[in-house]
Amino acid sequence: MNTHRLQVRVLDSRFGTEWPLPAYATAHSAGLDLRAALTEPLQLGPGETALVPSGLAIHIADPGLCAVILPRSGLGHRHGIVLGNGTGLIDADYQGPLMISLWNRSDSRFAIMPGDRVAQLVLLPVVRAVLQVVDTFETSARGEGGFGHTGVR
Ligand SMILES: O=c1ccn([C@H]2C[C@H](O)[C@@H](COP(=O)(O)OP(=O)(O)OP(=O)(O)O)O2)c(=O)[nH]1
Repeated sequence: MNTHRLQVRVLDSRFGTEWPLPAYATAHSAGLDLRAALTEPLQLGPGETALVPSGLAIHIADPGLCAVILPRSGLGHRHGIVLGNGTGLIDADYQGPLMISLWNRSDSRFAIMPGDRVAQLVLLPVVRAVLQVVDTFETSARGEGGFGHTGVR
């Protein structure tokens, strides 16, 4: 199996002491759990967003890779805590702290405690588009249908 490995710098000394290091939860988990490296609880009111440090810094460097920050399913589905930017995209040339934008899309207040696992980081391969200006574009048999073109059922 060809598994890429990427060094992630751990900036916050509470990792490895107060909190476990961010980890892959199961043998085949694609996402590394990200913790809220807060110094005090964060009360996130309905509709509020906050930029939360992960306590990690990243420099992917390899242009063939990027990373995305995704919500945790349970937190998003049960408590409405998702990402303020939908998905966080980490470019290979970014070098700095990994920040997590948290959004409370629910109608109740939610407390994020220091060290809570609030999101996950997934590394992905990058394929870049090459643009070509053309006069015509032949559509396939499927045609240009999209956005619900084939119906619901
Ligand atoms: O959830 C996120 C999203 C991005 N970043 C970092 C890494 C990324 O490479 C950089 C810039 O992100 P992006 O390009 O999405 O930001 P932008 O607002 O589109 O542009 P700018 O580069 O001007 O900040 O910020 C994070 O730490 N967390």
